[in-house]
Amino acid sequence: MYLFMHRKDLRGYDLRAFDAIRRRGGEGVHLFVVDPALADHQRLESHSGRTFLRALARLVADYNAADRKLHLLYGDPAEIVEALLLAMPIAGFVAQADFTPYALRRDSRLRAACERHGRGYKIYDDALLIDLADFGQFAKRTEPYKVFTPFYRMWLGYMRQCYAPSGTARLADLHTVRKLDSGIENRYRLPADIASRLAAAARMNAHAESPLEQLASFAEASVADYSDRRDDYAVDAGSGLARWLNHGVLSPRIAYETALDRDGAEAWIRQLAWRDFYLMQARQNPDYFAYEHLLDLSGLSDAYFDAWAEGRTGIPVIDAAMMQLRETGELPNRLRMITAMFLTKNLRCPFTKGEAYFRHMLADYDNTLNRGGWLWSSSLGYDASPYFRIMNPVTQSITHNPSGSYIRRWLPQLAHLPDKTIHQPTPEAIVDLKRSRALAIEAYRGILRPSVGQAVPPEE
Ligand SMILES: Cc1cc2nc3c(=O)[nH]c(=O)nc-3n(C[C@H](O)[C@H](O)[C@H](O)COP(=O)(O)OP(=O)(O)OC[C@H]3O[C@@H](n4cnc5c(N)ncnc54)[C@H](O)[C@@H]3O)c2cc1C
Repeated sequence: MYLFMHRKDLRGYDLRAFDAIRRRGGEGVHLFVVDPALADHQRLESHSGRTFLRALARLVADYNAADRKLHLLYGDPAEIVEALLLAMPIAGFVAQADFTPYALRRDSRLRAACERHGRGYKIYDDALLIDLADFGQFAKRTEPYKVFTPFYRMWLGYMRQCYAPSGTARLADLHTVRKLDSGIENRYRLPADIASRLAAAARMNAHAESPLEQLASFAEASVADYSDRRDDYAVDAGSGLARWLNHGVLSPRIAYETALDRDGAEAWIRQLAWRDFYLMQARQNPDYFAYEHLLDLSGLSDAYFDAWAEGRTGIPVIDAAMMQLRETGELPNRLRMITAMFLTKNLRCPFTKGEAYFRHMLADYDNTLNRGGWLWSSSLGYDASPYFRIMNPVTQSITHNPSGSYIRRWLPQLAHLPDKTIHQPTPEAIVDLKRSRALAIEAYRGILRPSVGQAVPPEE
């Protein structure tokens, strides 16, 4: 008997582990642990928490549809796994890789429990489209790529020659154990409020397109225009699939395979390569989750953070974006870049404050990709935006939404303004864009000097 634990792979198809289990045969306990350290009350109330519950409800539905059993427990994963190892004849533990600092600590405890009891411990990594070890050999490199463009060139070559297609094992091919040790079931039972939230999430799913249907509609109707329309944030021409990819409800391989032969799909597939680029960094750049400890950010301040978060900066596109984010949990990529750069640069706030805020607010929150976006915006990490190239939110607004329709929608109090003036800072603006830009360049030059050899700013 094996123990299979779902984590960021909340689906019942295309998992390398399922292919391996089917080859080997035998029955297994399939488990998802709701970890209170990750799913506290506040998180479950948030946009990102609701997405998590919907993703989990989809997984439960997949198991039910295949007439297979998924056990849902609540508690500390390492403690639960150890209890199961002691109570049941489990030969080995199988799960999906995860590389955030919390996940690494959790997994070292899980591995230690398996070792203590002489059981196997096997981890698969289905999150990326490339197999990192194989990719390293293909590229003849021992060091990870630090710049996206050469990474992407190599990535395209690898995908053409070495891509391993999606797997074929389905839940129905596996044999799941129906009954757990009853003591364990009682001790780690899902609290009633989480069970009822999960039931509500299942009802929401029942009225929505499934992620696979959403992918099919996007590939059919929108992927061809993606390149031209991606930055038109008033429309948001994105696929909206990030939330399902991040929880593993949607397999990235199926996403890639569905888009591959479509006209004009290159631009969208390039975004999947960006995703791989950040996931690679989380695995291979030891500083990825530690820049705030390696650099001196003490000259920055969170004095303006609340005004930013509450949409009270007086810079219309920023305030409109923060309203959209708060109300819906949605924010198109360009607006994430503009708002993140404004917070970290013009308002000189440590990126960690914005990163933490997005954690609760984004419906598609993912710890690795969110960090990637914040590192990029604050000029930290591999291939970040150069510290002296600071987006001007007014110029961005004029360029990407000249009519100002986006601002009118989210800030109705400005709706009466003509197209020409609607983008401009209001008289109450909390910073002067030009002066704050100059101060940000000074501040980040100082922060980055010891570690990053970026060139000096060009003459204005
Ligand atoms: C400050 C900041 C924070 C971000 N936080 C998150 C986050 O928490 N979760 C998240 O999934 N993405 C994050 N992103 C990346 C990007 O904004 C979202 O992936 C994208 O907007 C999701 O919309 P979509 O599903 O319509 O993607 P599409 O535009 O349809 O793109 C397809 C897929 O490619 C990937 N992708 C797209 N853009 C990027 C990118 N810039 N970097 C890496 N992968 C990308 C995503 O998996 C996405 O689903 C962040 C970006 C910034 C600048």
